[in-house]
Amino acid sequence: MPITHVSAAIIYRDERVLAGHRTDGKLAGGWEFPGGKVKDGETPEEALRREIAEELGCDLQLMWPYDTIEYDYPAFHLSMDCFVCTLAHGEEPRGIVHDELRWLSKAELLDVEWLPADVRLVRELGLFWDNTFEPEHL
Ligand SMILES: Nc1nc2c([nH]c(=O)n2[C@H]2C[C@H](O)[C@@H](COP(=O)(O)OP(=O)(O)OP(=O)(O)O)O2)c(=O)[nH]1
Repeated sequence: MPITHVSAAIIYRDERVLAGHRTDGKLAGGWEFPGGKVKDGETPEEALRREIAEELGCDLQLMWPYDTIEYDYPAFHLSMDCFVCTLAHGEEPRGIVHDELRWLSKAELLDVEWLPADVRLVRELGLFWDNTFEPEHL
């Protein structure tokens, strides 16, 4: 099975994380963390900064590794490096490839239909929310 390497950003601001409604491909209609495929020669971090500029029109400020998701879709294996990120000062995300963006609080995390690979990650994020987003880190 082919492996797809993806980097994704869990962007945190004001006690919320950003989710995008996907319009592309077979997985259209699901909600995801902004990001995309890592190209040859790129580190996951470089790929993510590029993708966030392309998809949201924004620069990231902080980013640190959170988890790597391994998930088997019917046609490919997804290996997705997820980073907790903050936006650079004054940046405001725009929906360039997503038809809707939502800032979700901890209580709203499961209000949207996440892509299958994301469901476990999002549940864990809810459980470990306070430790993950400790104010002294952000
Ligand atoms: N960005 C992102 N992709 C995810 C998540 N969960 C998940 O299963 N995926 C899958 C969907 C896609 O199959 C793949 C991401 O590929 P993509 O098509 O968005 O990548 P890309 O922006 O580089 O697109 P392209 O140039 O190939 O069109 O990862 C997630 O939370 N964020």
